[in-house]
Amino acid sequence: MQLIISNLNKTYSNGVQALKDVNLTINQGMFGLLGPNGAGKSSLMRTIATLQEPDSGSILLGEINVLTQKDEVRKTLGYLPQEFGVYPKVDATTLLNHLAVLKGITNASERKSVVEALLQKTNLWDARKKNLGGYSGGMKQRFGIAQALLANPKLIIVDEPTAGLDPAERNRFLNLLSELGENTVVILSTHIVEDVKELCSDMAIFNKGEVLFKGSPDEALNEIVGKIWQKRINKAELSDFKQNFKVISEKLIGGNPIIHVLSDTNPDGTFEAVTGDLEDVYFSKIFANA
Ligand SMILES: Nc1ncnc2c1ncn2[C@@H]1O[C@H](COP(=O)(O)OP(=O)(O)OP(=O)(O)O)[C@@H](O)[C@H]1O
Repeated sequence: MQLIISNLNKTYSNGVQALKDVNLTINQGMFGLLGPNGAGKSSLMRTIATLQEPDSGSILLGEINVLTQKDEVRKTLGYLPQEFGVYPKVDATTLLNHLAVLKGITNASERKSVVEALLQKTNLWDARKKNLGGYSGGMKQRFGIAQALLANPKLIIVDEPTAGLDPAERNRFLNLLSELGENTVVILSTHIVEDVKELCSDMAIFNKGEVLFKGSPDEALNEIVGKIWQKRINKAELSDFKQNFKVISEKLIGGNPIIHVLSDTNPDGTFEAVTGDLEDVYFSKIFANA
């Protein structure tokens, strides 16, 4: 099953054009949608999840027309929204059981075994009787995945799931995502390049409502071979360098900036060639689209 998005457009009533002629074909497996805040990722995710309408365009999930067969999509969709609210005074088993009823798992013994299996899978078994209000950020996100997996979805959407998680919880969460079936379309929206690098076989870079790149992380890296140049400079020099060169990133190391410049040749002869990583691709694309 593939998800095919064609010529999708959306302008909000305040005039913000959040989606500009978006075309994407998303195969089974983990797909990373990478973009800065405000790029339009959530607008796209919510549209695919049947929660809002585009102005024009089409979305097909296999045979299903996502924009007109919303009930069909909802039956097969697992969605973890950016702001996942839980009822704080309810324990995990109770809420998951309740959500399972809403998902249409009406047989009580089947429901019990589905709920128990998901609590095990997401490593929440020991905390299953605890109220969700007492869960850490990572536990809440894992609960979010448990509810998204109810009823065996064929399409799973997770919108910026690792924001705010500490490194250990983030790893745990990413490991969980990586175990999701290969027979499922999983879309991971994030502004964290590492999330995509670690998990996704396919990706798109998104900015200002537009797709700037689509392909595999390796293809993305190929685009910048020989084009990333590094130099350690003084803070005072930064604005000059920014004026004269395409400074795509700056990192402070020991108080002084190390800059990366995008250029076909050594910018002023004093830079060092470096092997770019996915973050350089990301910043190059965003820089060119600024
Ligand atoms: N309901 C709305 N009404 C008006 N403008 C909106 C609405 N929702 C989003 N926008 C605007 O559309 C643009 C895209 O927002 P969106 O939330 O889709 O981006 P995003 O990539 O998910 O960013 P973030 O990571 O900040 O959520 C932004 O400029 C945002 O302010």
